[in-house]
Amino acid sequence: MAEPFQVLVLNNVSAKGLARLPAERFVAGKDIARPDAVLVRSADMHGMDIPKSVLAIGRAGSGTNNIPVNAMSARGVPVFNAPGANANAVKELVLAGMLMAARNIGGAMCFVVGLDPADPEMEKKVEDGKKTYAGYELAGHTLGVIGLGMIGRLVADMALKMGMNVLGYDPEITVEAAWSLSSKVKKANFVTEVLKHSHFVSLHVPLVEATRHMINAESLTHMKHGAVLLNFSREGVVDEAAVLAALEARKLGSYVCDFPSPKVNGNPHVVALPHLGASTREAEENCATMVADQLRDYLLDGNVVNAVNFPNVAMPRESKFRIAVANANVPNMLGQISTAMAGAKLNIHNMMNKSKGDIAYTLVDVDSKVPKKVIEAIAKIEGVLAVRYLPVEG
Ligand SMILES: NC(=O)c1ccc[n+]([C@@H]2O[C@H](COP(=O)([O-])OP(=O)(O)OC[C@H]3O[C@@H](n4cnc5c(N)ncnc54)[C@H](O)[C@@H]3O)[C@@H](O)[C@H]2O)c1
Ligand SMILES: O=C(O)CC[C@@H](O)C(=O)O
Repeated sequence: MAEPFQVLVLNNVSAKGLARLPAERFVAGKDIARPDAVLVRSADMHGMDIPKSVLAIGRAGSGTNNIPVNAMSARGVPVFNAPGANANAVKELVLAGMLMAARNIGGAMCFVVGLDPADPEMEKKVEDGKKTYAGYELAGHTLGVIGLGMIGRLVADMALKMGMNVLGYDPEITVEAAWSLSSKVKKANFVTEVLKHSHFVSLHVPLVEATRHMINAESLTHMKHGAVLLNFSREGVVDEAAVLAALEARKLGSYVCDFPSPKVNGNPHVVALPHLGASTREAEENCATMVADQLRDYLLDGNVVNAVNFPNVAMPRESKFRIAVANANVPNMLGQISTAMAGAKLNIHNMMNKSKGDIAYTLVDVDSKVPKKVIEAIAKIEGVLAVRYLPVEG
């Protein structure tokens, strides 16, 4: 039996997910010296010295901005995530955030906590004090959703069900997302169009260079007076200094976010939660299960599903002898790889090759045992980033 794969777990990952890695083939834990794979939630891996032994990274969640994806691509290492697995959890917290802002729930709760239970005037103080916290209803108001991916589209749908009008913006919307979106969601062509017409604006984009500070001093000028900005995406998607200035000027009514920071904490118009969006039992189990399944299938069989930097390539085993190759997406790679196999008289039984951006990935099932020298020859081809031989034992 081959040595078990070593999986370094950087955050608390649901035990239900870890159980998807069978003990006879995997060892998973926090103290792994020479990991074959890393399982991570929000730990920042940018400063980490990721050992050369790492074959794959699994993000038990959606955003991968905490992982050096480009550096991993250059090493032929797929970075898996769990699309949609925590979307419902975030959607529900966005609803709570909108209600907290519209009904002044945070301030009202603090007011009640501050009352003296022994005070005979308490009931009167409650009735006198409550007018300070009177709010408004969501129904009839407009929610602008920026980013209509797994979370954004659930948020849009939920808002329609709450009787709100919804305006959506996503220049890169997938065909699948567009099909799943209600025709009642109005399409905006620019971010500013969303900002101008919405009482609530909810951000659901990944943090990439194009979205960094997409809400800034200029864009905030387009927002409706007293509007509510919700950020359950990432801190860097908004320019916090500009948001604070807009709150100070009372242009912006409230900022509801999942990212406390020295700048926003303590501001009376900010509701900051401790990155709680995906922290439900269900979402944690869904994310961990999905990504552990993907890691297992990659490590054992080379199959790739839901990697942010690799194409989906999954092939049922039709032979005991499989080769997996990740290479630069340039001409004549497949020709060179198959020549190396033909040189050892290997007969290709089944094969699948796909590309995504700069990376191509190939699975080849051959009819007989693969000599070590073939794998070494493939590894030496210029442009090959990683090659693995995956025989089924026994
Ligand atoms: N607070 C939390 O705990 C939590 C949980 C899950 C996800 N998130 C964050 O939310 C983000 C979105 O998650 P998701 O699962 O919906 O991801 P997703 O990939 O399904 O959706 C992202 C959407 O944003 C769109 N987009 C990209 N650039 C855009 C731009 N410039 N303008 C408008 N739209 C743009 C994409 O086309 C895509 O449809 C994640 O990347 C992560 O940062 C936070
Ligand atoms: O793991 C978490 O709790 C947060 C996950 C979230 O930020 C995500 O991008 O999926």
